[in-house]
Amino acid sequence: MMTELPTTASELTVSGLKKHFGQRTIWSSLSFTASPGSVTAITGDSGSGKTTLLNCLGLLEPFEAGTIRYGEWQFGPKVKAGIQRRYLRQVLGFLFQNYGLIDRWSVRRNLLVPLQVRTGSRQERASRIHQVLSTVGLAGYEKKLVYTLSGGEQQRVALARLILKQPSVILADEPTSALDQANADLVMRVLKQEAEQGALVLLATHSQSIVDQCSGNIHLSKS
Ligand SMILES: Nc1ncnc2c1ncn2[C@@H]1O[C@H](COP(=O)(O)OP(=O)(O)OP(=O)(O)O)[C@@H](O)[C@H]1O
Repeated sequence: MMTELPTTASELTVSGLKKHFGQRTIWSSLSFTASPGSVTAITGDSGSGKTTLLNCLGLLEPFEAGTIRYGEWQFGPKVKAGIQRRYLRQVLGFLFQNYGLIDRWSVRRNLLVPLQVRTGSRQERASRIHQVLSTVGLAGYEKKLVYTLSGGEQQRVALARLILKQPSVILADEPTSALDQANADLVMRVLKQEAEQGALVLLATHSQSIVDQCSGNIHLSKS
């Protein structure tokens, strides 16, 4: 029986995951465990399935066999839409290259989304948004429309949203690849801080210097 209570930190256990696209098998039996507090790099050649794995873990992409377990949550190839929505809302946070922001909304409106489920006055929410925008180097950006921002600025709004949501499981797809060094450092600092606060971070990357900053590594081989 699934509860609506906040999810406490748990291990993420993936067992026997199988994924194919048409005739091509991406993995036939992928298994691993990731612990709360860890930042795990997902590495492998281009086409080895790093993005596909993050999509499967985020229940954005179906898989053919295996299970994904996180605390009380357990998913096989068939996931009910209602449970998927609750898992997305209560557990997951994404840092993907298309950012997942609503372009035509202001920065403030985008950032109010993760705050809506929390209590607090209008003033408290405004102050929290102000604070988090300062953290990501975007102080005063509340009223700007997202589509008017650069790619790097949008990425930092997505980072601010992640900080506000405080998800238990963070899935990041090459989160630093399009950024300058200062912003790449900021992203890694935030992801490590989230992990220190109990989140579990899985991060696809081609960069050895990012791998060196992670606590573990899942290496995918091209089949
Ligand atoms: N929707 C899809 N339909 C068919 N094939 C797909 C689809 N999505 C991905 N693939 C294939 O699955 C394989 C893995 O793709 P994926 O994007 O996960 O690799 P990756 O390791 O993230 O690559 P890169 O490092 O280049 O980003 C590739 O061969 C890709 O062409």
